[in-house]
Amino acid sequence: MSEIRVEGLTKRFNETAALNAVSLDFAAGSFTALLGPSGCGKTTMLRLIAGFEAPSEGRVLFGDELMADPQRQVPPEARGVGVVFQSYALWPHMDVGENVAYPLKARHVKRSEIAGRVGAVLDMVGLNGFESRRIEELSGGQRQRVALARCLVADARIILFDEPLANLDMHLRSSMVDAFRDIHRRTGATIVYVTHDQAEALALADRVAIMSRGKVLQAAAPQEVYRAPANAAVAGFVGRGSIVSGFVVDQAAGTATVDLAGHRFSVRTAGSPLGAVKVLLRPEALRISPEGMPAAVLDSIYRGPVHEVRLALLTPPGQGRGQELLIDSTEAVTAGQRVHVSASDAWIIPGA
Ligand SMILES: Nc1ncnc2c1ncn2[C@@H]1O[C@H](COP(=O)(O)OP(=O)(O)OP(=O)(O)O)[C@@H](O)[C@H]1O
Repeated sequence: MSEIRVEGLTKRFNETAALNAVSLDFAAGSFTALLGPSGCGKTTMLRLIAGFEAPSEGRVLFGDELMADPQRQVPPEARGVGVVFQSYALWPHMDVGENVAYPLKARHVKRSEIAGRVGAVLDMVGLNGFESRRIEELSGGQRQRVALARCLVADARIILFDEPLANLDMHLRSSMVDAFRDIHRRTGATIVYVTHDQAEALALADRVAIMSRGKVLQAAAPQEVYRAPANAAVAGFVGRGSIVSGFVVDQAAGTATVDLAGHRFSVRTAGSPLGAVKVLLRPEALRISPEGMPAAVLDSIYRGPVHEVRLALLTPPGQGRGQELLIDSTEAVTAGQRVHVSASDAWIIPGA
């Protein structure tokens, strides 16, 4: 069952549509990342679900219950939604325990029950025994954990995150990614998570919704968004890779034979007609091999276990400029060197 449903949701600020007729279901217990460049409408979608903004058109439903349409809005505090922001929004004059207990006190939960619940959620976020610490004594990561605990203590079925890790350094971000995964597993809450960090989105979510200019371009499992992007914009936004022009010469269910620079290989496809296509080649699916497409090395950068190599495909004379490929090579190569490249996987970008 879908716990959250947005239908034809549009939000206009003056003339611009920050969100443009978006329909999306969020299944109960799912973890959806809203991913996209700055200004694409991620936060607006989250704020409409939370109830901080009203729709210009369309509706927001929780289960079968209408939360918002242009005429009627259930106020945020009556939606039973937990929200965690990038700015932790903690009360500096209260200690950790008081901050976390606040939502329970506001609901007049019994004192005897509060201490136990606060202890349990602090334990969950790795801040066991931090009850009487002052907020100003905490690091950024610890503050974000307190904000998370305060959200969790209320036992909300729906939790919304707005770039919760944006203020943290790289190292802390990865430890918090583990904390979020753990929280999702333990609570089974329906989570919507806004980020512009694709690594975070792919690591955390069971579904990634790629947004651009107020629209959802694709909403699918992380592996699908990465392996089978719905269009060139998604392919360009998620992961590294090269998009090259090829030619479909043969076609079967789910695969096609593509001619690229005079070399033929098998490519995954959602069903592409014969003729010119754009093919996505991921760096890890390409390798330097004794046979394959002839290419010249343009440059090579060592990136830890692999060399990231930029190549130009060598096309027969008169057939245009060599197309560029990015490949992760275990073999060191030098600029100007002639090599051959083979592809173990590729994808025809629909409609490109
Ligand atoms: N209160 C507002 N008044 C006017 N315009 C707004 C308002 N809120 C958002 N917008 C505009 O709507 C568009 C979408 O904004 P939104 O904050 O949803 O994007 P975002 O994808 O979350 O971006 P970021 O990653 O930078 O937070 C932007 O063009 C923004 O300028």
